[in-house]
Amino acid sequence: MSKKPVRVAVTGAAGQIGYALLFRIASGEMLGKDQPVILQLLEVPVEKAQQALKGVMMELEDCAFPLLAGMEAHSDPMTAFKDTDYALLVGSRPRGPGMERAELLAINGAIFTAQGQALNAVASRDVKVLVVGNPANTNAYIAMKSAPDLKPGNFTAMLRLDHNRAASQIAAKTGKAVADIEQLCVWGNHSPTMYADYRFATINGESVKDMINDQDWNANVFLPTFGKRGAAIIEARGLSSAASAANAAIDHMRDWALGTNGKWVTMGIPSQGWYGIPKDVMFGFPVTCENGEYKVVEGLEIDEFSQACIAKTLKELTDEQAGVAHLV
Ligand SMILES: NC(=O)c1ccc[n+]([C@@H]2O[C@H](COP(=O)([O-])OP(=O)(O)OC[C@H]3O[C@@H](n4cnc5c(N)ncnc54)[C@H](O)[C@@H]3O)[C@@H](O)[C@H]2O)c1
Ligand SMILES: O=C(O)C[C@H](O)C(=O)O
Repeated sequence: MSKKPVRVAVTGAAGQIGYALLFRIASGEMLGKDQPVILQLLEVPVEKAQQALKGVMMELEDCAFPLLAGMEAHSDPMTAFKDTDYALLVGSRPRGPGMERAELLAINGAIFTAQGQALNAVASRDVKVLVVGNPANTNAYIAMKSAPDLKPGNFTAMLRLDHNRAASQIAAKTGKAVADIEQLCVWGNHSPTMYADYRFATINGESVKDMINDQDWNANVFLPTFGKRGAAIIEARGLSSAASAANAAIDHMRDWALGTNGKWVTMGIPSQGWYGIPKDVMFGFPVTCENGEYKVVEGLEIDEFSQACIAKTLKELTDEQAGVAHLV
């Protein structure tokens, strides 16, 4: 018997990430090749954006995806999020060359108050929310705080692009296959302060740290290059990453919904005090997923270098959080 369709809301649906995301959701890459979906698409109530959204929907129609059980265009989050099971909050301004993501807070922060409130009012009580719009961690924090009737743990921020970027760099450095890397994680904020930690990582059972054995490369080449990858893409493309961001959003939601089979992935989630991170700070942690739930990998040893990196990214997040106190 075929499965009942689930409702997937996507904001910023006519934007560049939206264009790289929707076709993959509709083809079953996010929730499985046996899971029909109804897309509930939100764009700003502006003629040009709504027209563009209409065009994207025409293209979705032209794909004749067997799993696409329905599709709706919205200009109000109160209708877009009605009964939604999954919400991918992408819609917001991207940064341009020379900007830091935190600078977007003043422009984008308020979007997430309204959308958190709308999710609180009309979404499924089990809705799984992924915030992609930058600065993603603090926007997710705002949305979570604006939705007191929903489970805080169901609000997450995207660090998966960073996780994937770190994996690719390590694969290049070691000359091994990216698919063979296990137990990698990224701590903290989706910003240049985040800390990609390969101390526990293995490739075919061998320690990545031992394979690389070069703390100077870690501190002075790997981490800075990794931290500034988003800016490097903006510099090269003139636009912020889109296909790789959409790919990471698919990875994040797929793993959360369908499980990771014991593999570690990174998710930005509200802390429950793990590793000394204060409650509710939306922080990148290593997790595994099973039965639609994520579980933090606990008990990892945090050495002095890692502690300093984690403290730095935490400080940035708590500062951002303090800066949006008026929005939550
Ligand atoms: N977390 C990450 O790893 C990551 C990676 C890449 C991009 N991003 C962020 O994702 C966001 C979107 O990027 P993009 O390249 O798709 O931008 P874009 O400008 O191409 O598209 C954004 C779309 O959002 C719409 N929008 C704006 N406000 C909205 C609202 N309140 N409700 C609904 N829709 C709204 C706009 O009309 C536009 O169509 C940016 O903030 C960008 O910085 C995050
Ligand atoms: O860097 C940006 O502004 C876009 C995105 O967050 C990225 O990391 O590519």
